[in-house]
Amino acid sequence: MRKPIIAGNWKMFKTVPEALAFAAEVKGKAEVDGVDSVICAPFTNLPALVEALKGTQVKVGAQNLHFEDNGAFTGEISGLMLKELGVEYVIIGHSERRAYFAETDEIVNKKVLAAFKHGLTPIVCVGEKLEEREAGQTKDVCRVQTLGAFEGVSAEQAVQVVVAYEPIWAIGTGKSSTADDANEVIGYIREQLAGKYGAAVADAIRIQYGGSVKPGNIREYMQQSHIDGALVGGASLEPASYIQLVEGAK
Ligand SMILES: O=C[C@H](O)COP(=O)(O)O
Repeated sequence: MRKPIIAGNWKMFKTVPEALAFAAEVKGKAEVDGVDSVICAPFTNLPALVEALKGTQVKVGAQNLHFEDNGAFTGEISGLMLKELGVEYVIIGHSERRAYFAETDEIVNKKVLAAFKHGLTPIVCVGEKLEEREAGQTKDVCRVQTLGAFEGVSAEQAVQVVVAYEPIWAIGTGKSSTADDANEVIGYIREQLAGKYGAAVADAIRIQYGGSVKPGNIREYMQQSHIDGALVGGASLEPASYIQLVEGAK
């Protein structure tokens, strides 16, 4: 039985006081037994959020890391630095990073390995663009991105990875993939992982759906056989909405 996981991706939103106000609101509320709850915040918020959420079931994640531990990489943050702060999760390969910061499957893979090196749980994003969906390439794109990300990842590590299937055309657009469609693609991703690691490992890997998930549609996704939670952008920014998402994942 896979434990559902709701991860909020705040993207480039919230100052430190705003993050702290959010933490105060969700404490004791976005904490549902049997559901993992994670807030992936901008780097500047991480120390304050780790402190504010200490002892709660709401964990803190980053939205990116560099694959090296240190070096002349102006503006970058390493897994070593995140771990030092008490961060537990890190989003890797979000489509916005692939599109605006030229992240390739190879870079995504190096980042996944770097996350493991520092004991961080990677949330690995895969998903197709609208034109790829229209050209019937959804599964091919997801297969290549998924297997690329898991290159050199052991079976023991693989079961800890969280995969987030996010069709790019559904992100922030209000156009969500139907639950059936998302389940079919996620089932296919699981099949690819089964081909690499065997069914028992693939069955243990949590795969989220992401793309215009809200309190009003979370239950629909959670009812699907392969969907184990959601990576949520816009609807994770308001405490009340985030709390409902975590409750809806039960
Ligand atoms: O990481 C989250 C996704 O990009 C989804 O964003 P959204 O929920 O605003 O569509």
